Amino acid sequence: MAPLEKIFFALQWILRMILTFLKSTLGKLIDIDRRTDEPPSPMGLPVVGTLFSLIAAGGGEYLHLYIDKRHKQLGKIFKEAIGPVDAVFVSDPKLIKTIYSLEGKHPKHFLPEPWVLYNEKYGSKRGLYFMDDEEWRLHRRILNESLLRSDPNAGLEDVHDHILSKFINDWQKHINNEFTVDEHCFYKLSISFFVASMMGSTYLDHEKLFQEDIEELASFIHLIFVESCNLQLLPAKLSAFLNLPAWRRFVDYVKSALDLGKVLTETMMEKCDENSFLAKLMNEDIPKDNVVRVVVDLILGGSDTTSNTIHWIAYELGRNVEVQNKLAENTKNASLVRGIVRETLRLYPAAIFIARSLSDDAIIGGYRVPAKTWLVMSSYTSGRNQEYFPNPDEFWPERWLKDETKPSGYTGVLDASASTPYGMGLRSCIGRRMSEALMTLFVKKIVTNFHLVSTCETDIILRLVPVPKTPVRLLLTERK
Ligand code: HEM
Repeated sequence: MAPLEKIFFALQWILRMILTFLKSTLGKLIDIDRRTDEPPSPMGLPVVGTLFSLIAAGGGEYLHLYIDKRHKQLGKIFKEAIGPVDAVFVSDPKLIKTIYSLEGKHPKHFLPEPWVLYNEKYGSKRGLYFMDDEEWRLHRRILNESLLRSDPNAGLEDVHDHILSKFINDWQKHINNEFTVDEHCFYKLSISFFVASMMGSTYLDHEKLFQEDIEELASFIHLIFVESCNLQLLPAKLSAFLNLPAWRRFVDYVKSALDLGKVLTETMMEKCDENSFLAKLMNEDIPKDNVVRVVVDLILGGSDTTSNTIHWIAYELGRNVEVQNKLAENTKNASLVRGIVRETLRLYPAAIFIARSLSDDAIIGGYRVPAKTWLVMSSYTSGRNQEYFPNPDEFWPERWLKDETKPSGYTGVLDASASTPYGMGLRSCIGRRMSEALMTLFVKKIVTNFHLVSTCETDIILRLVPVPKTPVRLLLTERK
């Protein structure tokens, strides 16, 4: 053996001895020597887990990138304790389906901590998203019937067209100017659209009556959203205990939004069309208070998700002028419109993480997952994986055009189930048809009226939902 080889061999041997020593002594503390039947996990410290790694990676605003990187390091399923909570992250569509198949009759999902604390402290009873067990099942069954099995938008084409035309009129003032998009306008649009969808065509007769409340509610919902993000930095209980300004503002805005939402809903109930969703809901065998709770939370829950997705649609259309032009040639091209919406939701899923806690122990991907562990489905990672979507970071709406010769059924998609922005299973999004109707109409109207150019590039930061890191700026010109 040459001297150099001898040294190399000796070094290898010493290194192996050190590793064996570390495994046997530190392993228990920092999880190097993990159990083979548990998902792989990164090294972490007791109590705080890998919290410092997340902070070093930029904090909660970059959680999607942090988890994406972990998936690349450790695979499509891994376990990580960020802070005191152990969670198993999953980005494989087959494993995601397994999780949904095990969710049981009363699926349990993750609720934002500040909201849960607010509800507890102030005895606030909330809508579907916050319900559990039999109460949830009863209300979900009723809402499934009128919001998913039948079309809540049917017969409301004129009302919806009117609301979108008003939005377009507002944007006319920006023609030939470069401007910063203010997300407030999308909140106002979404709330008006959902209020009209729920109360029916009589909305038009009473529009003026609602306008002020909608305007104010849009501001409160937006402010709640901003404060919820501020509260992400500390445990909500600590913020409440210290009575921090962010917690006080959050409480004020939530109270104001719930009070105003209640007033608005009661007026909607009085003035609604007899064939509307709301009239049907009032005829169900549930107390009036529950109707109010459910409707207020539909308005609150639907606004952040839909407004922010519309924001991304405007941004991506502005970056993809050829897509706009193609659609402008034929705005009846329904598959292209659908493709634009689906592609936006693939790249910017409003629910970047969807979580379930199972009531029994389970085997997921060959690994043992104890009951009550948070199973977190990483929509951002699965939606941007090139195994499922060729050129995954490209905005390519035509990839969603149907092609029966392809195994996935789509032109540029290898596995469509890797992007399920509305979730799956019994607790999937109840507002899907309403939000799709709005986003579809938004795409058509905006392209019919304007030629948009995004003048700045931006990226995602996570503030409960993905939002632009820097303001979206658009240059609008009139489309001839
Ligand atoms: C772009 C728009 C939207 C997206 C991407 C979206 C996404 C989702 C997802 C992924 C879930 C499932 C959460 C889970 O499984 O834990 C969900 C649930 C829910 N969504 Fe949406 N949503 C959108 C719009 C809306 C709208 C417009 C409304 C109301 C009008 C709404 C109301 C709800 C409610 C109440 C739930 C809870 C359902 C339950 O617990 O049974 N969403 N949404």
